[in-house]
Amino acid sequence: MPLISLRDVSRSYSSAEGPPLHALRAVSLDINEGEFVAIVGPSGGGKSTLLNILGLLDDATSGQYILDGEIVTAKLGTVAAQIRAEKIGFIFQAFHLLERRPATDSVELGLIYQGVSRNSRRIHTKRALESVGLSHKAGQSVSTMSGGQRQRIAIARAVATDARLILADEPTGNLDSQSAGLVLDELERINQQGATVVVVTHSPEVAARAGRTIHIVDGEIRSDLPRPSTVAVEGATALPANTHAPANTPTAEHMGRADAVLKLGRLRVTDTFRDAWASVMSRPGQTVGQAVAVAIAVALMVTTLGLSASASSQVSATFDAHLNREVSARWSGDLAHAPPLNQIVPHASAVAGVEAAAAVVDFGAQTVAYLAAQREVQPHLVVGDIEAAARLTVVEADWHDGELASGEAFVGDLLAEDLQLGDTSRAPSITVNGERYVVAGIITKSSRLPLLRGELLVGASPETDIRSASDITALVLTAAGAAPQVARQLPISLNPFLPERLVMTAPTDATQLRGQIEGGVQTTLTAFTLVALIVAVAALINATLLALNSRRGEIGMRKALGARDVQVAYLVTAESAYVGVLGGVGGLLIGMTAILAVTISQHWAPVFDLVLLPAAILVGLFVGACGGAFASIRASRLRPAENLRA
Ligand SMILES: Nc1ncnc2c1ncn2[C@@H]1O[C@H](COP(=O)(O)OP(=O)(O)OP(=O)(O)O)[C@@H](O)[C@H]1O
Repeated sequence: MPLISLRDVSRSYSSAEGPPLHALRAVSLDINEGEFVAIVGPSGGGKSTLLNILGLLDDATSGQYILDGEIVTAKLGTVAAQIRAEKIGFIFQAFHLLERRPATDSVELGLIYQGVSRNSRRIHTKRALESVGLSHKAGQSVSTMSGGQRQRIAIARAVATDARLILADEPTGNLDSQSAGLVLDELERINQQGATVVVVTHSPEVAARAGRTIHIVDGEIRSDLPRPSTVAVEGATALPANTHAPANTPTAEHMGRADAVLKLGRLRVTDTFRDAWASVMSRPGQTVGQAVAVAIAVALMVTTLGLSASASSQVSATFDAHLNREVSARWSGDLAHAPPLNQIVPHASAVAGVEAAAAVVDFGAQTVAYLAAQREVQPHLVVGDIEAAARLTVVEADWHDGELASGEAFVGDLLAEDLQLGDTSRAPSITVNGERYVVAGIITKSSRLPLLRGELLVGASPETDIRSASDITALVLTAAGAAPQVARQLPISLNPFLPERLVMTAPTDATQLRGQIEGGVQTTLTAFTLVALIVAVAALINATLLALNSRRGEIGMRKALGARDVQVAYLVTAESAYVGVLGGVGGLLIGMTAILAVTISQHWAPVFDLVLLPAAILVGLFVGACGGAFASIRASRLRPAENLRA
């Protein structure tokens, strides 16, 4: 039974412009185990097409291919991959080695796809490298080897798996004559050890070494001849096709090793990850470029999430410090059961959470005079700690300290200028509706009662009758976070009988507001993060697809060596995942640095959430896997025949 039988095999390619192109036309052919066959012919004759069909890299349009007694076809997918892994070795003009990786990585690739254990792989790889005389180059990067050495590494890869059928497409096409001679010696040796060798070649030297030469023109076999010397010795003319005896019988050694093969298809996860890591590291430029895309996204994520925590706490702190602490109650002097002036501050201070309290009483605009100057302004009668309660900045006269006493006044700086008060250390006296007050300080800042800078505060005697006042206000500064509770208690404390008649000003919705602001900050930044992640995934998809383009030959070779579609997809996904994790770690560092820089420059307390550490790595992994998904699908679908062409 021949090892290979083709029956009326045709292969045509459809073309958009014209009629289909018939690369092979009804080719019938038998090749026996152990033969050394050269396929020759003019360019475009169909030699590579034939070789691709023999190697299950491409499928015939019609006809039948019987390999080792079984009808086979490239369309069998996983089964074809398994047959390739088990029975076929490939050698190409373009070598298709794993660039920038040690020779052993390329040689053991086929064994990996056969599912051979690591120890066993080491033994087979060593033996294969010895057989091509390159065991001393095992650890050297294939990219630093000569063309002849590279092709011998490719031969070592083809023989390492004990392939019974070696298919070589122009194996000496890129080599000088000396290297070509060495490669031919190797092919001959493999053949003598029992492997069937089929070589596509333009070289007469190569054809001369083969035991049989098939001449293909325009997709048809024009002649099928044994080696001329053989013909001469045997006195025969051209033998009809398909009648050749094996040039060599398989040796016991070859058969023994072939039998040792191997539980196919159980590619170990660890092998995929080791291979992916080596692959990623062999392309540092691309890897860094892709990792930077992920790093930018993760950095944005870490920065925005980190800063949102810092910013939110900053907003909350600001709220607590300024707005949430201010409560006031206002009523008019004629309100029944309202407290007298001397009771307002004690009643307000009695409420839990009140830190400072003052009462401000207004009687309407009055005439304020200093020397010759007169102004109609609103004086506010005050008892209690008005500086603290109203958050005033007062430049006090050097002789004055503490609360405003009866007969003293704090004058707003704008009014003071207007009245040309001059230096307060001289204790200037002003009159308010004819009553005399000593100026004890100038109000320079008043954020709670901004109009005060054009008005004045006068110290009231606690006995002052305030029942005719237009407005009485209890101003209170609370402890942080106590404002809502103080706002509930203060009117009851001030006027237990009619608390509802007091007009309260308090940040009653402060908690809600704080939540809203925090939520707003988070939502905005989260949206920003999501957009950044989408951009990163898109960038990575683009980068991995571009990178894949430059690796088509390598992927084709992996498939030729028996890698299944899904295994190729896993490899590319694992590579992208590595890139993603690298990017995640890089992004984490960049993001942390950015948070530190912003918080230091803004005098914020940085908030580092420890969750960001695993989150950054996981997000990197996720971005990497998503970014690599397209490329892995594309890679798994690459057709080896088209991508192995040099
Ligand atoms: N994927 C394809 N799509 C369309 N046409 C193709 C494809 N592959 C090969 N062909 C065509 O099929 C014909 C045979 O190609 P093939 O590569 O088998 O020739 P060859 O004898 O190996 O040529 P060479 O010696 O130059 O490598 C050519 O005309 C080629 O253009």
